[in-house]
Amino acid sequence: MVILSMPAVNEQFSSSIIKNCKSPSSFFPCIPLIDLSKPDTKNQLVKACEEFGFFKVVNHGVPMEFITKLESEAIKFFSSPLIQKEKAGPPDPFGYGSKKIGPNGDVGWVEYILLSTNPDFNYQKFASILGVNPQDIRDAVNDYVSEMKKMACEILEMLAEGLKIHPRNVFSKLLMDEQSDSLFRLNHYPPCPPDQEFNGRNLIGFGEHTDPQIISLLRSNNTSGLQISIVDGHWISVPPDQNSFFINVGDSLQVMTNGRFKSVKHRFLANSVKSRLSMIYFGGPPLSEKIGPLASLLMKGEQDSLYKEFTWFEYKKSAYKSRLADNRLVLFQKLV
Ligand SMILES: C=C1C[C@]23C[C@@]1(O)CC[C@H]2[C@@]12CC[C@H](O)[C@@](C)(C(=O)O1)[C@H]2[C@@H]3C(=O)O
Ligand SMILES: O=C(O)CCC(=O)C(=O)O
Ligand SMILES: [Fe+2]
Repeated sequence: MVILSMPAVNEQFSSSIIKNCKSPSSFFPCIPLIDLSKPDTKNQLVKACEEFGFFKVVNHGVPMEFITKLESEAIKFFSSPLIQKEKAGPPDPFGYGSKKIGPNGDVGWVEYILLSTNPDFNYQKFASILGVNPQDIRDAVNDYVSEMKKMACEILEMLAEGLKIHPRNVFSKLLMDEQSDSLFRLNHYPPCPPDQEFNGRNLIGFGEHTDPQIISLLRSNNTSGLQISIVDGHWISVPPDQNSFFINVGDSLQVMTNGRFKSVKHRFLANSVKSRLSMIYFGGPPLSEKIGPLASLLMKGEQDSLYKEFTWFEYKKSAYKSRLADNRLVLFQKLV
């Protein structure tokens, strides 16, 4: 296996956002926290998407039983023999993958299942390896994904209101569309060999990248290692919290808001002690959807637009030709 390592993260920040942050702990500076049970969080949400492109959500209302059911099905799956798991691979793009991420040579200390959330997506491929009753994991994924879609739409509608855009479903309708090209991913990071972690260097579980879609909703067990970068070269560790969700803005939402919201760079560093299981819903538009800055967010019309218009199909095609760490949006930026 190819082992990648990175210098230990030294959390020294130069950004004014981070310096001004009144965090009790300088090691975990100020990840914005949103309480979804509070009536009016739209302005906080907008601020979090502008400054970080990332926030933590509590009081989300997702039934714990859906989370634990899926978690236990996923653990069952990842605990099965490799030869059995490999029957569900390779991910082309859907299925089981191990160590290889995407089609262009990226690797990480991770195994995963990548699924489409499209209702007609064929789970047949996995059925043979999903144990005595493949229906169990399928049902668990479906229940969980419908909760994620609901939460993602709720957040996107509050964001539209916070931005004073009409109608309020301008973003959420893309996820609600029957043809929405949304994905679901289960990532399992086994503890890495201890000799790969020594000397203050960490093994890359999932290398730095931005998510191409509109919005991503992540839930993990209590294993640390997730980091975000809002200033190039500086990483903020995100303390894990199995009872909360971590939300990030994707490239498409950055474009639709003409750069007002930031598609946040993130990565996961593995450790030798504890395995991590993460579940991520990536809310994406239909393939034919035109993505471009919303007219109501442009001051002087077209000339303000930072991006060329593209369809989600075009963006995806280009993304799948890129390496994980590439800036996929530069190809779609207008020259100034
Ligand atoms: C290296 C790659 C993996 C990825 C497709 C890509 O060519 C570039 C984007 C990657 C990413 C990041 C977010 C999601 O995990 C993902 C499923 C996605 O939509 O874009 C992955 C892709 C993947 O693992 O196939
Ligand atoms: O597994 C994680 O914690 C992060 C993975 C991720 O960012 C992704 O799958 O896009
Ligand atoms: Fe990601």
